Amino acid sequence: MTVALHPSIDNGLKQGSGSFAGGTLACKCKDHQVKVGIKGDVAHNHACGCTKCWKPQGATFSVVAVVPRQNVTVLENGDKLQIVDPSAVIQRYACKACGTHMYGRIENKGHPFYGLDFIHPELFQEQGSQAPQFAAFVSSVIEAGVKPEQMAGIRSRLKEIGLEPYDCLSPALMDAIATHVAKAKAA
Ligand SMILES: N[C@@H](CCC(=O)N[C@@H](CS)C(=O)NCC(=O)O)C(=O)O
Ligand SMILES: [Zn+2]
Ligand SMILES: [Zn+2]
Repeated sequence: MTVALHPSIDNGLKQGSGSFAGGTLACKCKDHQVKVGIKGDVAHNHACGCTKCWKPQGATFSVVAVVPRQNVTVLENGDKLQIVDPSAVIQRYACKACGTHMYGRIENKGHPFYGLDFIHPELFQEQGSQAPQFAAFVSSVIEAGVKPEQMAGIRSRLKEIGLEPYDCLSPALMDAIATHVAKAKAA
């Protein structure tokens, strides 16, 4: 049996159209859904194995991407949103009724990713947004209950579908973070 990673990638990656103009994210409530409008395509889409990112029922990984924060607008039922953990770096706004995380925002202006919001592209009502590019925080799935002996199978399945597994972020993003830190130190 193949390892279940996440329903949107378990049958292979669906490539983005390359011209996704944006769309609407909807929570999983049957009525009075929280809806969030996103302008333009997402960037740095990836699978995340950390315990803080929202996953649909049964998934081992989250699928999460970023968009500029000015491209994110709560359209409907925003009164159902609450911050999951106000002390976290990423303040994740979740639907109080169904638990779906609608967007995550960084308020620390000194953070390397300040200005970018984190969203889950599977919640788009429209098709065509950027496909996942890599897998991050892969070892962290152990913290959520995966057995260490399952990790070889998980990493090889990620590679099989085209997602290089990393135990933090991708080298490109880690370099971007370090560059930001180096510049902040030099200033
Ligand atoms: N091993 C930890 C890693 C958590 C972590 O550092 N997550 C990353 C990727 S989403 C992060 O940037 N977290 C900031 C935050 O959650 O606010 C876990 O699984 O809980
Ligand atoms: Zn909901
Ligand atoms: Zn995460």
